[in-house]
Amino acid sequence: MSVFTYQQGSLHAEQTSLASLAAQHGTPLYVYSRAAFEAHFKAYDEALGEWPHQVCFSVKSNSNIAVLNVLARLGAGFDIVSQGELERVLAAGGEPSKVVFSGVGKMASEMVRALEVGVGCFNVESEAELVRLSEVASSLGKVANISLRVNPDVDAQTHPYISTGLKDNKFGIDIQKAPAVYALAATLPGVKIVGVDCHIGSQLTDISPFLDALDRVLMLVDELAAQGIEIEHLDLGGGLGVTYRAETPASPQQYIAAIKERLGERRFKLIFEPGRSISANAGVFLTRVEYLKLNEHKNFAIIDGAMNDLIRPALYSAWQDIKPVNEQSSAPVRRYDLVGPVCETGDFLGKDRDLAIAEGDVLAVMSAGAYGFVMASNYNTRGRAAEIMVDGDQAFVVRERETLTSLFQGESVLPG
Ligand SMILES: Cc1ncc(COP(=O)(O)O)c(C=O)c1O
Ligand SMILES: N[C@@H](CCCC[NH3+])C(=O)O
Repeated sequence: MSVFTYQQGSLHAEQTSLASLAAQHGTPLYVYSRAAFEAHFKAYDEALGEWPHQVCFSVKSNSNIAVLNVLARLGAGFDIVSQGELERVLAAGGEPSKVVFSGVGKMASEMVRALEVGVGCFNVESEAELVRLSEVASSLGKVANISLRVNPDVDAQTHPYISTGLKDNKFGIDIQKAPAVYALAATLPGVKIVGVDCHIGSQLTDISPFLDALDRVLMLVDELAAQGIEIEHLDLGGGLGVTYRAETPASPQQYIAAIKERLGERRFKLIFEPGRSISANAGVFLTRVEYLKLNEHKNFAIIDGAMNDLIRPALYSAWQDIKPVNEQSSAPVRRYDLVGPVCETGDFLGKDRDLAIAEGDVLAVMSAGAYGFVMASNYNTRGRAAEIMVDGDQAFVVRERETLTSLFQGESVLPG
């Protein structure tokens, strides 16, 4: 059930009116719900129940430290892909031993920091990275826990830009080659094999690709056992989809039940790295209508939010629902393209939407808690939006709006 509901015609996040947040903090504005983050995390954690597990929230989907802190308080682990994300997790009070470090291009300096703070596991994505990690760990007198991220070559049936488990994708180690790379790992002094990892893509609405990937991973685990290599955990990545429009993805409960069933008697510790399924429907993006530009063939609502704030529609032609925060309007219903002020034809947040809107109205772009603010840029020298976390009838600024002068801080002109 969504925490973003109309109450007396006014859209709320929990018990807080979005119109009042827009009035107080200005637009564009990201608004998150603590209750939604907690409920979505618990859906995984509770479905796993007594099964040994760790749910590692994928920090890339929403890295605000207030979000990470809310989840850390529930015992969440974190999936990170950079030192920057690691520092955020630490700043938010996350437990380093519950961190898995993913990513195809980890730098030696990032490995050093991760080893110093004691991250739980490195998900190694190539043989070259494995060798480097062993060297870095040995030079520090440490041993890094590792799993190899294998690429099982299954079609995740999602947008090609967010599919990662095909052998043409840059991610992971070809599952056919994995036994040899594990054999190499077993000889290296700076690493300890603890798991197998796989992540096949994002916004999966069907669970069969996950199960296909699991079958292939289990075949690998058997092969490794025959080689004398025992695995403690399986990391099945993230990727479970959400409803943006009419998609009907499996719930975390259904997904986990299917995985448990497929595992049968094999009681490996399970790690999951969900991002979108925890964060997407825990946030909205508020934007105000600046101008209406009416034409015979097409109407534009020019809004103050743009592709620099929320790039998913421009990048993937993604569809996100757009609702007026005040349901009642005397304006006529017209069909609009909702476009931002950025000088790009691709700068739109929605197309062909039937809305009763007037200048000054505030709109909520729904499902904006994942891959929203984190992908924002300063293109066209636009400051990034503020972020608010709602908790019941209270609202907290968890990131201030960027000031214009901060946008060219650190730049300088040539002398003379
Ligand atoms: C390695 C890894 N883990 C987890 C995630 C999180 O994926 P999602 O947000 O689809 O759950 C991603 C992003 O696709 C990823 O690349
Ligand atoms: N940024 C993408 C998802 C990328 C997943 C990262 N591995 C999106 O908005 O859908």
